[in-house]
Amino acid sequence: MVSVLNNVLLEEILQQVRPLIGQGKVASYIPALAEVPADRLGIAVCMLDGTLYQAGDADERFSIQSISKVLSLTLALTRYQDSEIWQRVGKEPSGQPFNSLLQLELEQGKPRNPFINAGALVVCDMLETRLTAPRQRMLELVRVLTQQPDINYDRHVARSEFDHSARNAAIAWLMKSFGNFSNDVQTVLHTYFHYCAMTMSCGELARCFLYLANQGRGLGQGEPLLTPKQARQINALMVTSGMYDGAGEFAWRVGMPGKSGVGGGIIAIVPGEMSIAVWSPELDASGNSLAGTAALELLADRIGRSIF
Ligand SMILES: NC(=O)CC[C@H](N)C(=O)O
Repeated sequence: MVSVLNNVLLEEILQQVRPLIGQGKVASYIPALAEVPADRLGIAVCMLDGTLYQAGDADERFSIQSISKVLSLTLALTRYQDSEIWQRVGKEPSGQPFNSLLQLELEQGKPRNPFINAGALVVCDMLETRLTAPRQRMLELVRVLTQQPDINYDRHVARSEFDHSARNAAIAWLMKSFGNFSNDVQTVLHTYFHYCAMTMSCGELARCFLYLANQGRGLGQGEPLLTPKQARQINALMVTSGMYDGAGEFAWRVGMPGKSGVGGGIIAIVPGEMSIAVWSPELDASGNSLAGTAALELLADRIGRSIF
């Protein structure tokens, strides 16, 4: 039987998945992320009219990490012709870990999609070219979408990423060797790490990404951020590539466009209805939140929603 969506249902879902805490691993390759308590668990759902349901630690901010890759692509779509973007980055699932260099060498420095590190770095390179202040511009966008003027970067996390940036730097330099990277590598890494180090709560994330459920129109925005077609295309990319090499499993279990980050957050979209955010810092082998995925699976079952 299909349940009514409300705070009580979300609370029940969290209770059911809480025993999974302890079975995953908090990301430790970015030391600052390993400092986050592993028992945090939150969920928030934002309906098209802005109504917000939430439970658990849904008001606590955390590092959004790769969820920011959706926002950087969104910004790029507002500054570039679609064709300019897709000649530098592909639209295919990678089937590889998010920070892999393997395909990049085989495929002449063109990343498979904008949601793996290589693809997001190319997108950040493009933003560096056309925006005078890409870090400030991102904050402005997110503050408008969430209506929270104090959203910011966690400089401690950004610093920690910068201090352990060998792999991302290698990815950027490899792309430069193929002519697919225009700006100074350090400068672009700096922007990329700041984007990843943005902190938001589940409630803020659910509100922020409502534009993907609402044909490109953000909460309380007069002008749409994206066209309905662009919003649909981002959702498609999230289905095929939002969860890296776990995309197939996520489509199977949850059945919604989703995007994860190694901070333990996941956003998921039910087009035309709602945007969802979950947070639990422990990750599965693909780097996706373990209890977060389970919570989304339960929610999809309980409210009877899936895009398939
Ligand atoms: N999957 C992720 O969230 C990875 C983001 C992380 N900042 C990195 O570049 O490795």
